Amino acid sequence: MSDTETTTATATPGTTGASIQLQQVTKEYAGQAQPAVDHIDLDIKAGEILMLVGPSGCGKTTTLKMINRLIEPTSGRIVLDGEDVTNQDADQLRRHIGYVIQAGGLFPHMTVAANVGLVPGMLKWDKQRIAERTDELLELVGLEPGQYRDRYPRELSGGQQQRVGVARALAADPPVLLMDEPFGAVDPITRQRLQDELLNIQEELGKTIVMVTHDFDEAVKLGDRIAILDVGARIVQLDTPEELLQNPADDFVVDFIGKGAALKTLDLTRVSDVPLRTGTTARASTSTADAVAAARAAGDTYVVVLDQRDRPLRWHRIEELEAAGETIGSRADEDLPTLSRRSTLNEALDTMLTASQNGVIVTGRRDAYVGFLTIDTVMSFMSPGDEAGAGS
Ligand SMILES: Nc1ncnc2c1ncn2[C@@H]1O[C@H](COP(=O)(O)OP(=O)(O)OP(=O)(O)O)[C@@H](O)[C@H]1O
Repeated sequence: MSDTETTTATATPGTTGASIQLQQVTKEYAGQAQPAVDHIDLDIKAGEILMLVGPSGCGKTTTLKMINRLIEPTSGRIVLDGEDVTNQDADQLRRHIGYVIQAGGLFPHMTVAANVGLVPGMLKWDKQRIAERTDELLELVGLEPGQYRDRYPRELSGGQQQRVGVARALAADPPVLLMDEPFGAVDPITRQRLQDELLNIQEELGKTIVMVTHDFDEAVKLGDRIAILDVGARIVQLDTPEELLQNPADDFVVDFIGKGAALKTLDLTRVSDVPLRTGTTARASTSTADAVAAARAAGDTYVVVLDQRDRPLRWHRIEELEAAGETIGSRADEDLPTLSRRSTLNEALDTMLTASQNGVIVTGRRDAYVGFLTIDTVMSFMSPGDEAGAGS
């Protein structure tokens, strides 16, 4: 009986990120009167998602790219997990830091698998290990490996390309992920899904993520903390989303947050933070009578029909189900209002209003059914009975 460690060879789950410190880091571009980044001090905690926001040209991208030295700092120190990497070989450093840009930044002449396997290849992993890792990552980002691994980037949608970009950045299991407006080029619905997936992945992997975004709502949704920068990457406020919204440091922050800060607090509550109802579920191809009896016994008026992998297909009133035949069909309702448990209450409300339904189905990992959320629950969070926190 060998008493080996419990972690397996693929030791990915539970990996934690590295801390990052920028100490008095400055970047002066030739021919520019002012430094693009002027003596920034930034302490990023291991395992957190830190969002960099601020007006155009304030130095967000320059700050980000100095962390993996795609841009060389003019002066200052960069410390990764306690180690000064300011003078470390930049190529070496970049293999330990995943980097994701808009539209994935994929190589167009390489297949999805070749793109994802790029860094492991450079690290001289053997072919079998690279292939296994590639499939594992495609699964993680929600792309069926058999269907997607041999495609070329042009054969993918924008959202799928972005997913491959995330998979590629994670390939060698780096402790740090830098993301520069990763979801800037996709439509709002796809963006919401990609954000939700990133949060799911982060829950599993615990990386340190630094992300640049133009979208303050995105910063509120994804960030453990948000740094609001002004010209020269001067940090105006660095705080949790809650603190920023409730106690903005000055007028610059107030202007930046914009109107509707009160409504944005609905962005702070996730579907997973509120009570969901499980309701009665039944699998397709099982007995209608059993499902109806179970719903009646539980006092439910609806039954949610699931496929073999627990993904929701549609929902039915009991009476509709009874009228539909002896066994439950496997048809999927394409208009079924569905959300991830990572979504915000704002998004939940939007989905219900768009679908003209007073409830929405909630899914978790790999799109499996978790429960449903009703509009009453959302409303109760919009006007809580107690006034706790209202006077701050
Ligand atoms: N290669 C370069 N040479 C000279 N100046 C540069 C260079 N790259 C960026 N700058 C300048 O440095 C400043 C910061 O640029 P940076 O791209 O970091 O800003 P940003 O906040 O990411 O902007 P945006 O939100 O518009 O992407 C800007 O004034 C920009 O014009």
